[in-house]
Amino acid sequence: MDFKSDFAAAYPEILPGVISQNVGMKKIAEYIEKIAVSDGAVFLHGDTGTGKELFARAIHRLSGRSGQLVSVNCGAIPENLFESLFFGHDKGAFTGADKKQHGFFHQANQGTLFLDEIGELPLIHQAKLLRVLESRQFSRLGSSDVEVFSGRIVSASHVDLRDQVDQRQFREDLWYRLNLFEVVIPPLQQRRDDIPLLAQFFARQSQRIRLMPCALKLMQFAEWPGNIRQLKNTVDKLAVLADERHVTSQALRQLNMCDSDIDWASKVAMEIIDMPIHNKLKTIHDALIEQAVMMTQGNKSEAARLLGVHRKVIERRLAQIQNREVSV
Ligand SMILES: Nc1ncnc2c1ncn2[C@@H]1O[C@H](COP(=O)(O)OP(=O)(O)OP(=O)(O)O)[C@@H](O)[C@H]1O
Repeated sequence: MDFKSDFAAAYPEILPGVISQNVGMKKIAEYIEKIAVSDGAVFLHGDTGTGKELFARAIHRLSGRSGQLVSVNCGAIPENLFESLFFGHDKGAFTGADKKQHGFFHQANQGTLFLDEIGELPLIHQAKLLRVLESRQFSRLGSSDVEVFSGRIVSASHVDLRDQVDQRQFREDLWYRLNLFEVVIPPLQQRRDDIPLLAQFFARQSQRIRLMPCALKLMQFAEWPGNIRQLKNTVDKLAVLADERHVTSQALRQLNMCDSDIDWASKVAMEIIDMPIHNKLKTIHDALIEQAVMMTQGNKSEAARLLGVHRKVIERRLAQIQNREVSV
């Protein structure tokens, strides 16, 4: 096997540029592959740093559209510049318009217009956007020419737009236009199996450090409110600050790189002890085995490696679970 295929096997891309091994994420990727080729608007919902922009890029690449991807942060558009930025303007259209300028609709024609943080668009601009999406036509400021917009709209938000619609902060008619296809990208805490994979991927990119299994475990059970962006920043910082090439959990703690100052195993144990589960040890033992077997798609040796036990332990327990199910 050459380096390239080794790398691809170690860091599976479920969509162009999107690394994951999580079962739920793979389902989302399958859905995106189906909808990418359609013209329908896609709405991406996910917490900050979960990869919304990366998904938008992947959708554009898979769409096969000949035009470019134009990314717009709707929260950073000065109110008085909305029209000139989106529609463009002719020379002399307003004071300071010293030359003709095309706007986002023109630039994204034949391509994809990615509207990030769409929830931050004021109501007055939502109405203008809706008009273009309905008519598929617009004019530059100061011009009577009518241009056609045939681009694809992908929008994203970290807030739940349905709440904003209920509170009348977001137009319901625009919401229906934008979310023909809705994709919810889960936060890292709902796909903890991706944390070691992504951390190793970013470490590999840095070419300066290697994360030891104990460091990966600590990272896996830490909190990442900034999601993948925060995880990437942490690994990038480690690549600069770590004294040793091989980074251990101890080094991580010394550099205050993970939120927890208690051992990850104690943290998990504390959470479990608080739960109202009968026969906790056995329940968690079985759940760990079943989860590892599921994550490895039934590969018992790989599941055993993940759990750090002998393959026989897995086989024995699975047989007991099966017998129990048969006799019920
Ligand atoms: N699955 C992934 N594989 C590889 N890199 C990822 C993945 N998800 C996110 N990233 C990386 O994490 C960083 C944050 O991703 P991105 O900017 O797409 O998030 P976002 O949801 O758009 O964030 P925000 O809401 O703050 O704008 C980027 O550097 C991106 O390349």
